[in-house]
Amino acid sequence: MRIVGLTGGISSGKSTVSNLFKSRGIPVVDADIVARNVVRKGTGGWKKIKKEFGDAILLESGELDRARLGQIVFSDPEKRQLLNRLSEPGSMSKDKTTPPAFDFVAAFQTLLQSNQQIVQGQNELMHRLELAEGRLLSLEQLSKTGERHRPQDRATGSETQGVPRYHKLDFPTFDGKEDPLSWINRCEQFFRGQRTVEEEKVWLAAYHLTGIAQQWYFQLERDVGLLPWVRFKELCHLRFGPPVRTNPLGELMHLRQTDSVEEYQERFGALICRADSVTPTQQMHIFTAGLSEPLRTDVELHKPSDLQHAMSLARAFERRYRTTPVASNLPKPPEVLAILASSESGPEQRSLRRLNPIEMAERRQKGFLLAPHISTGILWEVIKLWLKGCKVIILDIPLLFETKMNLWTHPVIVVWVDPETQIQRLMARDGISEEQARNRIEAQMPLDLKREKADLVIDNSGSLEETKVKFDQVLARVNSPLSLKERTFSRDGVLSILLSVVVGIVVIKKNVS
Ligand SMILES: CC(C)(COP(=O)(O)OP(=O)(O)OC[C@H]1O[C@@H](n2cnc3c(N)ncnc32)[C@H](O)[C@@H]1O)[C@@H](O)C(=O)NCCC(=O)NCCS
Ligand SMILES: Nc1ncnc2c1ncn2[C@@H]1O[C@H](COP(=O)(O)OP(=O)(O)OP(=O)(O)O)[C@@H](O)[C@H]1O
Repeated sequence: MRIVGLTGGISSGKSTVSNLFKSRGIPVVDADIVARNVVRKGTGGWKKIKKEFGDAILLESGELDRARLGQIVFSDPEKRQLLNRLSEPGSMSKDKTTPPAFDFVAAFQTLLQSNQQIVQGQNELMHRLELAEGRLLSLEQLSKTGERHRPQDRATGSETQGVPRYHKLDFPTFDGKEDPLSWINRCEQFFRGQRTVEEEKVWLAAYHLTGIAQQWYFQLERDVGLLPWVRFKELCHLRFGPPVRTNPLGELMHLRQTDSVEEYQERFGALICRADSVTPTQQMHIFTAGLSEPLRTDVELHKPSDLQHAMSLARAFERRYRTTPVASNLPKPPEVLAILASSESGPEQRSLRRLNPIEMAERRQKGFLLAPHISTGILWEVIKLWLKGCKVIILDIPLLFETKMNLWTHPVIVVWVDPETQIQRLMARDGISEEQARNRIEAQMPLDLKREKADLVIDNSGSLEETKVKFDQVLARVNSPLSLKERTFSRDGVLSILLSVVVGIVVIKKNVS
């Protein structure tokens, strides 16, 4: 069975798209509906919410006043976290009316991890066999020729002394948690140093992927087969790199120091790598222009010779301001005040730095723990559809990524909409103010980040007719023939495996007797 994930931002058009799926006969499990059922009057979830938020969030009928609760939790992050936490296993355990829910998400994730470990183990075994083979080959060559022969290293194409050369070097690993730019640069250094042949590059790099990056490549190879190194790099940048930059030079020109020099240097460095046409002198000028005052003037007065010089001057002046308050009658600009404040307020404050969008999203999503009973509810819906023999189903889960439920699903479709349209539609649909709409949007992982993580994207910024055209393209992918794994895990696949096992046992028993 193929379990397709459907997600997006609030009011981006998930229900609109899921209705299109339903109209084409594909069943949809709607997490919002499941979530509503687990807080119906009298349920364990309802009691817990009532206890924490009081009777003010109940209607006269005793049912939850969802609009009221929505107002509270979407305007107060702490209250929202409280609501999300209400669903954690510990928080429900004292509630005798609700049977403790089995955490299927955790169980499923453990299963996935074991699978990954097996694949990793297999890769490692293959790698060791290759190394052993390389050694045997070279020993054979030595014994045959009696001289120090240098066989071609299988993996790198380089000349080695007996053992493949890459065995001695540390090939960098990549876990998908940061921009892959520097990892890819290091891989290329390795390839150059080892004169690795083209067809071995992806194999070597992929072998050194771990965590979600390894999982990404596993799926990629399964879906599109082996790739050339150039394509692998492109896809790796698209998947793990910062949002696609159509105008890196423009972004560079607008970059400003808002925190420490070190943090500004990091952002500058990430952008400069992608802006190819900037000369070294221009780099130095652009960097200096983006510094906050008075650092900018100080650095300019020292006429730095190049970018490295400008960076080191900026750090030196920043250090001086940290230790000696600015000796000037001019009002201190907020950036410098922030720097000074951070130096005055204890070590833990000083180590604070601006989080990048991914870190911010990760921090935000820490609060999201999809209720075990919501996930159990979703799982039951999936089981029912599986028992019916459905081949393809859609899981419409607004917080799919935040709750890591995307591990269950493939492909993941993100319904994207441009920010302005999203706000307008949300205000119109729910009759709320712009501020309330923004609060709701900010309660979730940024939609652009979700789009980055998607396998398929439906841009719903235009008319419904335009969305339907895009939907049809996505539908073709969703309805493509099932892979072997998907067929195996379908009801019919499992039944035929069971049948083969039973027949096998009967035949063996007969033969034995
Ligand atoms: C806060 C509540 C009462 C508001 O109810 P309301 O009927 O106004 O909205 P509804 O449930 O239809 O949700 C609308 C959208 O809000 C967003 N949303 C819902 N809960 C959350 C949340 N905890 N954090 C961020 N966004 C959320 C989703 O995009 C959802 O599609 C309700 O959303 C709720 O109980 N949420 C907690 C349960 C949950 O996490 N649901 C999401 C399932 S994945
Ligand atoms: N292409 C479109 N053109 C015009 N209006 C649209 C379009 N797509 C959706 N809408 C409207 O935008 C609003 C939000 O759409 P929808 O309810 O499908 O979003 P959603 O992602 O399911 O929202 P939620 O996260 O709250 O569940 C609805 O009022 C819907 O009618």
